[in-house]
Amino acid sequence: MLTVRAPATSANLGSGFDVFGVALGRPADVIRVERADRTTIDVRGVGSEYIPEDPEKNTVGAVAEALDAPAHITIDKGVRPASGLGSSAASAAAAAVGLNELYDRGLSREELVPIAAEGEAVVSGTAHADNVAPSIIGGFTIAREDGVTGIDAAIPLVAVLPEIVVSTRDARRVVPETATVEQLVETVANAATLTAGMARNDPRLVGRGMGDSVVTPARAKLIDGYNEVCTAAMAAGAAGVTISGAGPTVIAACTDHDRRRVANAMLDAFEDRGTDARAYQTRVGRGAEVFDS
Ligand SMILES: Nc1ncnc2c1ncn2[C@@H]1O[C@H](COP(=O)(O)OP(=O)(O)O)[C@@H](O)[C@H]1O
Ligand SMILES: N[C@@H](CCOP(=O)(O)O)C(=O)O
Repeated sequence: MLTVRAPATSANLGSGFDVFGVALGRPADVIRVERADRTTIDVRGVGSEYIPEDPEKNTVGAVAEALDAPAHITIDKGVRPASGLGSSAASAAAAAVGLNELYDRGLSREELVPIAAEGEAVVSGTAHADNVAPSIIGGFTIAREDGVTGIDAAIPLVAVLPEIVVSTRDARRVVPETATVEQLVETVANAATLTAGMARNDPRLVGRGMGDSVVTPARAKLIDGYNEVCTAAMAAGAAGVTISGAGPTVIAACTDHDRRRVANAMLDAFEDRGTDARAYQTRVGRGAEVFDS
């Protein structure tokens, strides 16, 4: 039997829709995998009542199928589902890493990314890899159809999860189908700035590169109080702020010095709208870790 911890992730980071992602220091899912003749799944922990145990509907079932690695899989959810923190991806990433080892499949972490992305297709309709890549590899990742590039970084972050549910599938339906050339130019400038910021471990550059005038404004309408929370975060010293994944989590990049103040300002802004929320004061962190059990 093996135990695997796979972290929550924040995808997109504004300018990198369906491409950029970061592993977060916390929260995380922990799964246990044990060889079996057929795959069975037990789910417990945060939001487990909303997560199917049917292998055809759970992301880990799709991963077990793709690796031809039937197992009894116990999922202890630390990442709330429909959070914008890569909840479904954390389980899929943990399963890919754990089952690869349990069955000695010998695949590299990079090779496991498209396999874990099959799990994402089960829940959101597309096999987007921007959450599973950082959850497996760690750090900041750039996920392309032809592979993943990773950069080690340790940027301080605040992720604030309000008591609102946004399903990734629904939030993908509001993504605009077209963009202007001006928006394209701005997106390239922001994405390049953010990537340089990750390479230099510079929160100010990362924050500047989080701007996005295409996907984020369309999705902001699904998060009551989004604009007020962003304004509060910036006033408290954040370098940049955007929607985490498909939402409703709002994520800010900042310095270590400003992190607590930014978190409190964002929580207060949600509270002013009558919305309970919790803040994770964290940073870009490690990928999935395996423990013998
Ligand atoms: N192992 C899993 N962990 C979390 N959610 C899962 C899992 N397997 C299937 N789901 C389903 O995926 C949906 C949540 O995924 P998604 O909307 O992408 O949220 P998130 O942004 O947190 O990843 C829920 O409908 C949930 O039932
Ligand atoms: N690129 C995807 C990321 C979804 O992330 P999640 O954490 O909300 O599952 C998208 O923006 O649709």
